[in-house]
Amino acid sequence: MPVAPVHLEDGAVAIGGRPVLRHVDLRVEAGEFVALMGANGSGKSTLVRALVGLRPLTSGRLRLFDTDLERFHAWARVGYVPQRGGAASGVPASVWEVVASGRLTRRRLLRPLVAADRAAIRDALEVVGLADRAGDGVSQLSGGQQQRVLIARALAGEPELFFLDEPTAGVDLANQEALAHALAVLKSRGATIVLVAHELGPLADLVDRSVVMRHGRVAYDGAPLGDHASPGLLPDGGHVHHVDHLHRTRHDVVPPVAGPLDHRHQEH
Ligand SMILES: Nc1ncnc2c1ncn2[C@@H]1O[C@H](COP(=O)(O)OP(=O)(O)OP(=O)(O)O)[C@@H](O)[C@H]1O
Repeated sequence: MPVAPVHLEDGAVAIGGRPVLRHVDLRVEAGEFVALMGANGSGKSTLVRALVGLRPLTSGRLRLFDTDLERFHAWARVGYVPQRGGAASGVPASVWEVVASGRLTRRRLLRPLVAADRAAIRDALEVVGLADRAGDGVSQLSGGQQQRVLIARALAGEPELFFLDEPTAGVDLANQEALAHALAVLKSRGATIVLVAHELGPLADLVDRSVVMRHGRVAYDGAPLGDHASPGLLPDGGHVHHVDHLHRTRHDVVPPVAGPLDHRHQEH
């Protein structure tokens, strides 16, 4: 079987003694675009933090690129854009500087930028459509544009595996479309993408597979789910767990189409 960029088996996380994730199995294949969905507090961000090694597992086994987390050091292969918390605001850096900082994982300490670094930074800015804003201060940009800067920073490291936590939250449609374009470019380059989203909007077309979290467990793992499909439907071919627990709330989703997923996995 080809190497899976992400393979979590029976993962559990407890925070302050309270179980937040339980019995989570998630295998993401190379080149897949997975949408991680679910209501507020269902555990999406905690799962992503666990997958990038920022939140320790209380039990279970996590492998990245076939290497157990404790022995995994190839972090340059992994990009992570955390949930936006206004981190960019008030930072007196220029757009170019922020994006260049994302190149650090690829450079040896204190070595000057070489042409390849500069090309990667320029490329990342172009992919997110901000090449013309390189010299501007980050704080001069709108929230959605700042989000794109953070994505460009991760892109500059040329990650093979990319985690984005709610990049579309509170972002206007034009910025969502720019983001969809950036991720389409990344996907066409063969990257594996795990994206947390309440609503997919323009990103929906990119999604190969949806995983829905509920109360710290995987409630659904299968064919892509749309934002606005009618309730009560679930694809026949998806790997469905605890379907009867899927309550439809504002953030929950149902699929527009039914269809088996297995053929998709075999393509990889
Ligand atoms: N640092 C923390 N300290 C205490 N509890 C936490 C912490 N981080 C997460 N939790 C709890 O873990 C549960 C899952 O939170 P998490 O942020 O992973 O959910 P989420 O699905 O990403 O939600 P949201 O969509 O609101 O970001 C919640 O009950 C949350 O209160």
